[in-house]
Amino acid sequence: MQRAERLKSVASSNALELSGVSRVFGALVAVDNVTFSVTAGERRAILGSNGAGKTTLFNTITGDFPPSNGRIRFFGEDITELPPYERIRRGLRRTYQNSQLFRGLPVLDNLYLAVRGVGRRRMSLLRPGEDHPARIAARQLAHAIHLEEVADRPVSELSHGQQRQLEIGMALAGAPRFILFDEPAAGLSPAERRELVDILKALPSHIGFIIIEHDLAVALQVAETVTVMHQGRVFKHGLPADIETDPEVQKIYLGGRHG
Ligand SMILES: Nc1ncnc2c1ncn2[C@@H]1O[C@H](COP(=O)(O)OP(=O)(O)OP(=O)(O)O)[C@@H](O)[C@H]1O
Repeated sequence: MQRAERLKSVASSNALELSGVSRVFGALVAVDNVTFSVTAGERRAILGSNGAGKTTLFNTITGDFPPSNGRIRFFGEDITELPPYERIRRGLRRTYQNSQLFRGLPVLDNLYLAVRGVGRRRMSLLRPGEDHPARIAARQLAHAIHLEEVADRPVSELSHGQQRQLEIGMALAGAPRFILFDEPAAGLSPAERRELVDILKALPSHIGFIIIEHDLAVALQVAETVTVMHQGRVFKHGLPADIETDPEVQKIYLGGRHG
């Protein structure tokens, strides 16, 4: 990073700035000229019916599918052209709608691999002792996501809700500054949803996030601000209380929601 760019990044209070971001797939404009910013530490919900472009927007931010147009800044630095791993190194994390876990391995080993994966040191083939810093970090993560008691069980034996909690733990590995959660409450029971809300609310305050969520109750409990997307565009932006009672939002959101 150039000095001027670095200074700009220190001075910026925005974690994320999207300027005119679009993503096309052939003739389909999945994300259409999206502009918004999220301040450091802010918790934002993105709502929208199926196909509104929410996950595609995440993919442009992480670099999985870079934007066709527009610019993305992360803590002031233009990351539009950076490969995904460089964005991860800068503290950007995400979870996916589909599980990305190692099902045959214990919870703790999954977390350990996540910690090592985002670290800069080379992975050793030797099994680390329990006092290895990455093993200690993995245990701390298991605690943060309420999975301490099942830390030694293979992922395949966990409930769906526990697996989703583990995905959050994987995203917390290293030193995340901002996390993109893609429908973390999908398929969860009411009790599991409450646990998820507790976990998200207890995240350290400097970690901002965007949560894509179809469950309005979950989204509005954990978010401070809400962006509603419709047909690839930003349709509305506001505070949870205003968005919840907005008739236009209810119409498009409830009109196209699933589940
Ligand atoms: N890799 C891809 N190739 C082609 N079209 C895609 C691709 N990814 C997404 N799309 C299309 O882009 C549009 C937006 O999809 P996206 O998954 O971003 O919506 P979404 O708001 O996340 O929906 P959901 O709530 O169902 O996850 C959809 O029409 C989808 O079919």
